[in-house]
Amino acid sequence: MALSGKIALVTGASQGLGKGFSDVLLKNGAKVALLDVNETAGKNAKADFDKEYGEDSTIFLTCDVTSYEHLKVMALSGKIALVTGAGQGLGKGFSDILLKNGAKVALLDINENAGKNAKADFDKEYGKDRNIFLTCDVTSNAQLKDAFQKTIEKFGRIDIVSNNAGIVDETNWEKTVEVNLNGVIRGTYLALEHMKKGSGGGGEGGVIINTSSMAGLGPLLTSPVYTASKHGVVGFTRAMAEASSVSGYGVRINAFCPSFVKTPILDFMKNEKAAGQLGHLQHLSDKILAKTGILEVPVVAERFLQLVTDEEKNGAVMMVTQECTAYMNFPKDFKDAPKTILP
Ligand SMILES: NC(=O)C1=CN([C@@H]2O[C@H](COP(=O)(O)OP(=O)(O)OC[C@H]3O[C@@H](n4cnc5c(N)ncnc54)[C@H](O)[C@@H]3O)[C@@H](O)[C@H]2O)C=CC1
Ligand SMILES: CCCCCC(=O)/C=C/C=C\C=C\C=C\[C@@H](O)[C@@H](O)CCCC(=O)O
Repeated sequence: MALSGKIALVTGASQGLGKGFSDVLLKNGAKVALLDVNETAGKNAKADFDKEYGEDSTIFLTCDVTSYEHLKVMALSGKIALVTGAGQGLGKGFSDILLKNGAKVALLDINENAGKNAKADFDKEYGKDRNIFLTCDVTSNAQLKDAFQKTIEKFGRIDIVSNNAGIVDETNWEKTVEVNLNGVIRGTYLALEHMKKGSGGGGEGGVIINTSSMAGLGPLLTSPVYTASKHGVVGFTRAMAEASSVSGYGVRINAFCPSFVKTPILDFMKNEKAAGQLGHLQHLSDKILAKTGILEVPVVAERFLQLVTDEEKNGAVMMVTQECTAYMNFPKDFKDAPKTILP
């Protein structure tokens, strides 16, 4: 088996010569990523090879070779991702687009029901061996540590981490800080333990994307503690990105700042009880939403993927709104920062 342990990628692999090349590579011990623009033919070819060589010998990826972006992103095949808050909303959308582009994903969520439903959906779409669900509360160091460990045991490595789990609760505001900020800090430090190069821990580098929010760039007056937690994510991420670069970890760390997206978290804006002392301002939420509009998860997930795959981006803060997607430019030196000079 001259090719055992080797990984091959074949375009046009669903029929004809491409299927023949894939077959002889598999026969000689290689694992093969089957790429084809024809999804039906590709899934049929995978089914044939699953029978002959086993389910984990191939993956099928829908791919149009005329699209450079699409081909480049196929570079996720063989990559291992870990996503927190993956049971629904943006975390489920991020996991879906990572799976669609060839990665395997560890789905972490405190909500076991949502997590198991997400896994069932992904098993159907991408096959059972491409994801695992782990019940995990990001406010617990023990649970998060265990989830990282189980991911390594299952898939052997971690290349991509999305610290995404988040809540809005201005009444129990300590919990909001614990989940949104401390959970991201905990997830970043644990990710680095497994990913950083030269640590003796076998890390090979990678990328960490911390979900902040537009409320991490500007005040959301109805949710000041949520705003503070998201501003904290931006500041922590930018500092950690510099620390990672100077330390030679080989791990890129970026912040992701979407505006309002159609997910269950928006129910907060109708929940006066969760608004704490500022319940009287909840009526402003409709005005804010009317002004900003509401994005759809798949649109935001495409932007997330851009931030994952752009090897040039470290310490980047990507803003995603209805009007535009942009990288925030922060002054390199305080003297350059826009300010109002006092008399
Ligand atoms: N939907 C929106 O308008 C925007 C959301 N965001 C942020 O995006 C991230 C995802 O939020 P959405 O998907 O919108 O909300 P969502 O409420 O639909 O999903 C959040 C997920 O995180 C999980 N989660 C909550 N606490 C957890 C904990 N302690 N440990 C593990 N998992 C936990 C929930 O079970 C849920 O599955 C959050 O950080 C949120 O702040 C940022 C900007 C806009
Ligand atoms: C409170 C529930 C929100 C949970 C989801 C979330 O994070 C949504 C954030 C969306 C937008 C936040 C925007 C903040 C804007 C402020 O900085 C505002 O003051 C900026 C006004 C800009 C303008 O006038 O165009």
